[in-house]
Amino acid sequence: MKFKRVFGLVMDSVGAGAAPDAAKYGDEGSDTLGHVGHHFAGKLALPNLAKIGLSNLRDTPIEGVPVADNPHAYYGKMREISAGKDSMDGHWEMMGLPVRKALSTFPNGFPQDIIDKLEAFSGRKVIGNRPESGTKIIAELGEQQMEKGDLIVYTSGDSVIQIAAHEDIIPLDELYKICEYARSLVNGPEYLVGRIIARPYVGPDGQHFTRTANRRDFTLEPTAETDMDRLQAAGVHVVGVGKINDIFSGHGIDEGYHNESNMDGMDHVDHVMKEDFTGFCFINLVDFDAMYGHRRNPDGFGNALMDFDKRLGTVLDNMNDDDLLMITADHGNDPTFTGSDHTREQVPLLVYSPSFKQGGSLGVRSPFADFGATVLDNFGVAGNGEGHSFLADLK
Ligand SMILES: O=P(O)(O)O[C@H]1O[C@H](CO)[C@@H](O)[C@H]1O
Ligand SMILES: [Mn+2]
Ligand SMILES: [Mn+2]
Repeated sequence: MKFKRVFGLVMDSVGAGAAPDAAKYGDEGSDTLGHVGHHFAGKLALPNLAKIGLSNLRDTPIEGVPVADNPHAYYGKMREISAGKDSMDGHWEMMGLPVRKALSTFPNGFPQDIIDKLEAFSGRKVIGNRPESGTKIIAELGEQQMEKGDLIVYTSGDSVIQIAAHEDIIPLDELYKICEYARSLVNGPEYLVGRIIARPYVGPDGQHFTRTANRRDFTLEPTAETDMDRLQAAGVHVVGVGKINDIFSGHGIDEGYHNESNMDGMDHVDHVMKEDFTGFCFINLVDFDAMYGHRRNPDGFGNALMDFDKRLGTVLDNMNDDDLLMITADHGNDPTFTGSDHTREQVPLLVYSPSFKQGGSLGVRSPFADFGATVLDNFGVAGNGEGHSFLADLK
């Protein structure tokens, strides 16, 4: 074992520029970090991310983020091989389970048989039934939902069924039961859907509806063992912070924390860093994605990056010599791009330990499974052959 504790941190949706296969997804020219930097015109202050090579990993530096002269960190990019570009595909691939066959998506809405079953089970009428931004669809249909007690059912470019309802009209328990039922309809073979998402909201009317932290994701169970399971089975302590628990349906996780926000997530990281353990802590910070990427809000996105960077400074200061930190992302979500979906991008890879004597480029890694393979290698745990460890490159 080289490092006693490994912290893997996913900045959800912080892409590093269009992937070579971006055109297949209609995402040519997307570049989350580059375009946020451009939007801030030199004022995107990310000193800590810069120090560990955030601009070094790019062909063109991010505006306002200097290329570090001599970073005592390793930097590169990762390229996804999974068919989809959502969180589940990205995280599963990092943990040795690429999703090679595309899951079901519904660009024209859900088929009638699914809608009929949902209506029969719930005794409620389904409205919406199309791909749409979640905040837009509740602004449009929320009042009708409240009047009639309907279910707003919608999707996106991802493999998701999302069900929105006002918390005062459909109690959370009931909404979750309907989602569980929806989950049971799409576990294959006809439809295989990544996630069912309960989207409760509150507020008086369409101008003032807000979604609550009672969102719940009902994720497809991992279709095979992941590196999380392998680590746990080998007796390595595995901690999940944020969406990690949902994404792996709790598999391979010994200790889990739910995040209310990115800053709450960083509180959890600070807390876990104070614990004495030998193991892997896998963290997801979702605000970049849910609050700013899908909302196409580059101001909010950049501010969230700067807030994160400040907290990262504390983490870097608090790390022990035998700690390893690996920062990456699961996909892009360029807030200056058309639409409201994720963007097919390469993702940053930043690797730091206070014990490094040098630093340098890790190049372009593919698949994302190199990430998990490195964690397994560190703890001497055998993998499934997906991905190549870069542990030996870290000096
Ligand atoms: O527009 P909202 O409801 O935030 O939905 C977004 O969030 C979903 C899950 O992260 C994505 O599939 C995307 O559709
Ligand atoms: Mn994501
Ligand atoms: Mn998303």
